[in-house]
Amino acid sequence: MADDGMLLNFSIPDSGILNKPVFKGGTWRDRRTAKKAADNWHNKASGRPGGAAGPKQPSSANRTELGERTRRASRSPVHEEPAERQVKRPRVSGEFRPSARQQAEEADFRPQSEANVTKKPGEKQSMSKGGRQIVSSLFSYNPASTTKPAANAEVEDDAPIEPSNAPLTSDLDTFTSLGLSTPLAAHLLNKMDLKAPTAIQKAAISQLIKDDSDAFVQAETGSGKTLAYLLPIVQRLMELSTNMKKSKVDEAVQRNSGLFAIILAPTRELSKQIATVLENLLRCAHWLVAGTVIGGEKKKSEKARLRKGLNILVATPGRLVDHLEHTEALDVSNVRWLVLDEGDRLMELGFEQEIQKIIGNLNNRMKAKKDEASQIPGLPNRRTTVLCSATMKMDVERLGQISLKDAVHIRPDPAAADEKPGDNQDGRTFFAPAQLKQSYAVVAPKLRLVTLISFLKRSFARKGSVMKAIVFLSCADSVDFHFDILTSELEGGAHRTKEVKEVEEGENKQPDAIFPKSSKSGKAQQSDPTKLTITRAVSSVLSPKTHSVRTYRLHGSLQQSIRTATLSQYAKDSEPALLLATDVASRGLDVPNVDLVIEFDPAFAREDHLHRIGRTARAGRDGRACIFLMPGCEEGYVDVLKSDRKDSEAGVHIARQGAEEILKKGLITSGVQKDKNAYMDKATDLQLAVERWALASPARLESARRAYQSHVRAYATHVAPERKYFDIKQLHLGHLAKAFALRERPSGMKVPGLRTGAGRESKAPAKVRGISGPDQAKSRKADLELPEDIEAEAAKMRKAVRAREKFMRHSGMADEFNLG
Ligand SMILES: Nc1ncnc2c1ncn2[C@@H]1O[C@H](COP(=O)(O)OP(=O)(O)OP(=O)(O)O)[C@@H](O)[C@H]1O
Repeated sequence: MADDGMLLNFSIPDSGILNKPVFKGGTWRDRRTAKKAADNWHNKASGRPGGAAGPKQPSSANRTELGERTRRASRSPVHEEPAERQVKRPRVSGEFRPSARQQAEEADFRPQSEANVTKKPGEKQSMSKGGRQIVSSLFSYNPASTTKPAANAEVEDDAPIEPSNAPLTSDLDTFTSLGLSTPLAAHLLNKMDLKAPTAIQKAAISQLIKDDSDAFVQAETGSGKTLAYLLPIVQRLMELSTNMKKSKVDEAVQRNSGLFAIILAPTRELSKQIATVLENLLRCAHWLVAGTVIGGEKKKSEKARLRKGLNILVATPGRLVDHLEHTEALDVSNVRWLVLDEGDRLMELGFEQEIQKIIGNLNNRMKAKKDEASQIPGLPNRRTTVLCSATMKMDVERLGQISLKDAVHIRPDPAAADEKPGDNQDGRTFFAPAQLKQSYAVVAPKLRLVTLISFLKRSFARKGSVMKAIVFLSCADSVDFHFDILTSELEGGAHRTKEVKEVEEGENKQPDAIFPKSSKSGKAQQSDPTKLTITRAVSSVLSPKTHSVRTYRLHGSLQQSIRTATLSQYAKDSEPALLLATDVASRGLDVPNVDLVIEFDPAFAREDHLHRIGRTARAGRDGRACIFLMPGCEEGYVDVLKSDRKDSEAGVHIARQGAEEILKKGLITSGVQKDKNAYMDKATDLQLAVERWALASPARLESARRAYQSHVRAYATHVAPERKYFDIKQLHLGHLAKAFALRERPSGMKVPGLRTGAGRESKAPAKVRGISGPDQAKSRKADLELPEDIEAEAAKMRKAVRAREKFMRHSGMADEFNLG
């Protein structure tokens, strides 16, 4: 993306040389309003009497807003276009080419000295001294898109697609036909509403029930992998119990009969989710007892639980190692099933060492007890290890080497089962569910925020069309910033003052907070994200008149208890609900009825993207996913989206949406509009409201800046093969700032907690200083205070992120990129 056309808010010189604009067209009332406003502004800028601020300059915020307001006030159905207003606009392209009328309007209300500047494409922006652009309009200077919608998009969109992760429909495919006992199958049907197995369940259950071989289970998101390994274990333990009864060793298996199975998961959330499914399952075998050791509670309570006895244990690797080393009561000599769930994530988070320790410990204890006569008839002689992963990358192969011996590869499609971990290094064995409808929205950086809001407004407009949606963002700061915007009253006027007051007093304004009380003040919350206590609030911006939409936030910097409660409330919410989240919510989480996933910030790697969109379209249900891409190199990512689907070679259709279309649908709600550009006014109003909101308090402004900087730094950490699509050097930093409600240029930002980098010598952006070529890129980095060698810095950051993730995971905290 080029840098020219970056219109930002520069300070007006003390000399106040601006000429007054001439107002023509419109009704006399329009002209009077516009003239009055411009006079006021002119007086303020030049320090003349009559300007309330005297010699003080108006803030850039007020100037910009005034310019916008004045411009809109001058609009009229019959608008004359005087000759002197025919200013040629450079680099206006794509869907937002302003009409001649809009160009004239913009020219009208720019200072005269600038309005007379004619700029041709490719030409440097020449500006007369003192005459400077003051308004960054949403709809001009946006980069051109390189993609086009497919010709028969709508027809293809409605074509029914056979779900790829649904329960099987043949009468022959029942749980009993796979070897599960009648009571267990009846429990699945009557209590858990599960009528038939999915393809991966069919393959895994029939294998694991009859055989003690190790297994590598691989299937797409939402295909029921959890039950695929839990059901055979429960079935085998029920059989053990029957054996014991028959041989009159004991009544049946009881909690103190021994620990037979351990399930390891990478995060506490996932462990809890697995434990909940297991609990439901064990309601038909109440003598079997399951429990968790996942941290987040006192070790003493976990020890007490282990002492009382458990038959199945769900654990995180770090905590289990701790108990293996320090809890005598934990006897693992009878463990005959070990499951490593989300294997790729376990490796990514650096749990290799812990897993090695666990396996070594299990082997030693089993060996030590081998010679003793088993008290449990039917207990297998060897331990079965099951590794579950959606992907088959190198690190999964490594985990396989550590944990598996002569493993059987179990896949839903028996033809693909011959592939071995590592056979396909580019991860192309991992696909999105076939029924998931995917689209991409091409949105210029300046329009990102208003387009996101419009998209969500439209999605939640009719109650029931979307019940649950998830928006993925790149970092925790950005989640907090967007949460605050969506849960605030945006319009100016009466409540604006109230809002400011509340924030300044440290009160949090959300009307419907679920975790409202903490001794910490709102100010403390603002500066320390781990102190945040409010994670749910009604979104006044998104709620239509008929119903309310609740917004939730989730990221790794929140306290564990708050994360758990937030997730559980979101999952249970029976009203329309939106979750703003980082990648902490991307893996394995199973929230019912998620209809829509929006990747507002694209994932850092294709696998993460597939896990994110896999939160919808689960177990055969419908789902939609949309990714926001910026015009230019990001649009190349569409090829990656196409490869998400198994049938991609058949030319699968991925729908394209333009920002214009989204804005129209989301912002123009009442019937036919005479003015086809009415959506532009609405979008501008919305943008101004957001900017006003941010300017109303220093805390908000700081949060916007922090979000902006964290976002840009996160952008630098896309994986190497995908950096051609997400190239930080192509990022238009000035335009992007607008999507964070910032009116000021990025340079000189001081954000507490963030390192400052090189070059702060010049205050004017590169283009204005007449710098181009490599120097321009250099200068742009300096504008943002980014380091000179962004590539090296990005590599360093990626390494640090991994180390940080590992550290955070071990201490039970964040597990995603949380900058700042
Ligand atoms: N046989 C079945 N019939 C209907 N629904 C099922 C069946 N098995 C599992 N489900 C449901 O499918 C959903 C997804 O299951 P699960 O979380 O185990 O998927 P997964 O393959 O582990 O997904 P991910 O890779 O995203 O973790 C759950 O809500 C579960 O209740």
